[in-house]
Amino acid sequence: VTEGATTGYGYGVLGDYKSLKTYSANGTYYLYDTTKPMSGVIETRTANYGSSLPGSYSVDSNNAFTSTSQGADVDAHYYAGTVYDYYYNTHGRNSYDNNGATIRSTVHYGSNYNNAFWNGAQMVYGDGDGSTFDPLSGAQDVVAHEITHAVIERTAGLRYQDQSGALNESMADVFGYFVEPEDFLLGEDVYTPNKSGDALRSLSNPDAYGQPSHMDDYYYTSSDNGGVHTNSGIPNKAAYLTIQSIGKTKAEKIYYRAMSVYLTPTSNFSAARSALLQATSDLYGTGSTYNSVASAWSQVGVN
Ligand SMILES: CCCCC[C@H](S)C(=O)N[C@@H](Cc1ccccc1)C(=O)N[C@@H](C)C(=O)O
Ligand SMILES: [Ca+2]
Ligand SMILES: [Zn+2]
Repeated sequence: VTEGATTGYGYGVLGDYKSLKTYSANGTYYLYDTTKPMSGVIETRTANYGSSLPGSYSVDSNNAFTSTSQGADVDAHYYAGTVYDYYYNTHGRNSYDNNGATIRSTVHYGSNYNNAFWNGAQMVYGDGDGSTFDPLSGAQDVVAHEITHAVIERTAGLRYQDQSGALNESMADVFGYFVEPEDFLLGEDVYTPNKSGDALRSLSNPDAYGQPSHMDDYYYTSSDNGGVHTNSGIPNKAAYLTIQSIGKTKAEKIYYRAMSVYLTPTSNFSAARSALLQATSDLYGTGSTYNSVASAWSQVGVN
C-alpha cells in the first residue's frame, strides 16, 4: 500500500471545488499537507462537535472530501495553506514561528459556535449557528485573522487588552485583508448566510458596523477585554487610509516590519503610529510615503 503525500479534492463551505494536499497511510486519506518548504506541516482535525482539542484527524476513505459536513475541514485546510504561502512568499516567514511550526486547525468545535480563535497552540473554528455565521473556516480572511494572532504572539506579543488588544485585533484584520484583498470587508463570506452584502467589520467604513473610526469615539468598556473588537475600528481605518494612499505592496511591507520589529506587548495606538512611521522610514525614507502614513493616523485622531 502506498504511503505518502497525495492530492485529493473536496467542496468548501460554499460548495466550491478545491484541490487538497493530503496524506495517505494504510488506505486512509488525511488532511495533512507535507508539501510546504522547510518542513511546515499543515494539519486539520475535527472536534466532532465537542470541545476537546485537538480532536481527531479529518480523514476520508477515498481522498474526496465531498460531504457537506466536510466543507469546514476542506476550507480550514486549504486556507491555512494559502496563509502559509502568503507569509512565506511575501514576507519570507516560514510559518507563524518563522521556524516551520505545524499549523494545526480544528473544526466542528462545539455546537453552533459563532466564533473562531487561536488558543496559543492551534486554530479553532466553530460551525456557526447558520444564522449569524456559517462554519467560520469558510472565509479566507477569518483564517488569516487567526493565523496572524499566532504571528503576533511570536513577534509583537500585543497584550489582548484595551489599546494593545485593539491593535492586536486590528493587525489580525489588516492581514486578513492583505491575504484576501478583494474587498475591505471582514467575514463577509460566512457572516449572515441568509443576508447578502453585509460583513462583521469593514476596514473602509468601521462605523457601518458599529465601530469607531476616530479616537474621539474610543469606546471605554470593561467587556470584550476593553472593547478590542470595537476599538480596532480606529487602527483599521488608519490602515485603510494608508493602503488607499500608498498601495497594498508598500503597506504590507510596512505593517509586517512594524509588527515583527517594533511593536511590543504594551504598544498603544500612538506607539503603533510611531512603529509604522519607523518601519516606513527604514523601507522608503521620509518622503511622500512617510507623510501618507502620518496623515492616515492624524485623520483617525492618533498623533
Ligand atoms: C474565544 C474568545 C474570542 C476570541 C476572539 C477571536 S481572536 C476573534 O477575534 N475571532 C474573530 C473571528 C472573525 C474574524 C474575521 C471576520 C469574522 C470573524 C472575531 O472577530 N470574532 C468576533 C465574533 C468576536 O469575538 O467578537
Ligand atoms: Ca474579506
Ligand atoms: Zn481575533
